[in-house]
Amino acid sequence: MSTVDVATYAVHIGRGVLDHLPDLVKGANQVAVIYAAPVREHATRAEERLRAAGHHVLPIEVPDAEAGKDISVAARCWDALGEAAFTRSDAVVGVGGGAVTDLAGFVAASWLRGVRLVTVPTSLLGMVDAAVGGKTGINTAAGKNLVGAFYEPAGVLCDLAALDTLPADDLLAGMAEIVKCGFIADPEILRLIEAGPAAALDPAGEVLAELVERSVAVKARVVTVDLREGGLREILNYGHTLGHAIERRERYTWKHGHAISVGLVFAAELGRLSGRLAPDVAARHREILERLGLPVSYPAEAWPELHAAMRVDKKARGATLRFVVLDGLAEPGTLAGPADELLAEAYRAVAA
Ligand SMILES: NC(=O)c1ccc[n+]([C@@H]2O[C@H](COP(=O)([O-])OP(=O)(O)OC[C@H]3O[C@@H](n4cnc5c(N)ncnc54)[C@H](O)[C@@H]3O)[C@@H](O)[C@H]2O)c1
Ligand SMILES: O=C(O)C(=O)C[C@@H](O)[C@H](O)[C@H](O)COP(=O)(O)O
Ligand SMILES: [Zn+2]
Repeated sequence: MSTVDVATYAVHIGRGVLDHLPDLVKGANQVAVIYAAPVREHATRAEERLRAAGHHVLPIEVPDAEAGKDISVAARCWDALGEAAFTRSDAVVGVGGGAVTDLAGFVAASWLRGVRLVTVPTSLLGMVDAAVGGKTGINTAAGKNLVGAFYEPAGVLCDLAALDTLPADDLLAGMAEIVKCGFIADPEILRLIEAGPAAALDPAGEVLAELVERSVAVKARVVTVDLREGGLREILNYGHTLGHAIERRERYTWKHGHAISVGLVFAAELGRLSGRLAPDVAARHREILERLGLPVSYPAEAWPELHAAMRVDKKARGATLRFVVLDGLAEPGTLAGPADELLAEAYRAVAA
């Protein structure tokens, strides 16, 4: 087991870390456990621990994946908390993938203007990214994560045993954010994956445990300095400007990590074409993602729609699109207002 400290809380990583849950909600009378059906067994395990510690548990099952990141679902959660007379001394626990912890975080941030939140990520992506760092939110018709709040959890419990039941494709999705961390901050991550992609994808293996720890450490370092994304935090959005546009175009039927994988190849090309990133580092993006089995291309004809969708990216300022690019390995920077021709040329590198 290991612990990574983020600004005001700890991320516990390892098999059996769920034991910390009662401590994290100490003092709460009621604890709402928000989860989706595929992780019911993990939610039940959390509920059992909470009941054993004397808490009154309010289980709230929500639609799975992106269907849960919707205002109607948040409203149903608020109704459930209202009916239970949930007060400021109570606590919300989000158990599930990134979609559930984003939703649960938003519910906790908004109910009574903020009640205690604990995240229990059960997907790889949730452990290395979504459940850590305080970004919470839901989608709207215009795009991904457009409504939300920065709201820090009281603690994060990454029980690696949960990965045993995670579908292989979702494990792969999490690997895209891990690769992102490798390129923006910790190249040892890339070396570990390149040394053996299959070992890296073994949920019971030591390599994956190290990759989780290293990725959480990258995120912790960044959000501890810049919780509200005033500057540095934007580097965690590497690959996301195009990735989010793909998710929206696919009506959220693509996994987030898969869309980010294509977005990473695009961002690497932007860096290369703008003369900032060496060709071999740009090529390494495609190579490592392909070796893992992640997608690296998207239909050519989608470009006009994707270009338009990128306008709602949170890094945009007015009509100026801004991208995270690399000046080298682990040297992220910003590219503001690239010419449309440059964007189109970078897209040709991923166009199928
Ligand atoms: N807040 C942030 O900083 C942040 C960071 C990255 C991603 N995100 C968001 O996270 C979401 C993606 O997260 P995700 O990849 O976990 O997808 P997801 O939440 O949709 O989960 C993927 C699928 O795996 C299932 N699942 C999760 N854990 C399981 C387990 N242990 N066993 C069996 N099934 C399990 C889920 O129920 C779902 O069906 C996106 O909405 C993305 O925008 C947020
Ligand atoms: O934590 C961050 O900051 C990130 O950008 C991490 C991303 O992996 C994550 O997908 C995040 O939800 C994207 O945020 P958004 O602000 O672009 O909606
Ligand atoms: Zn992401």
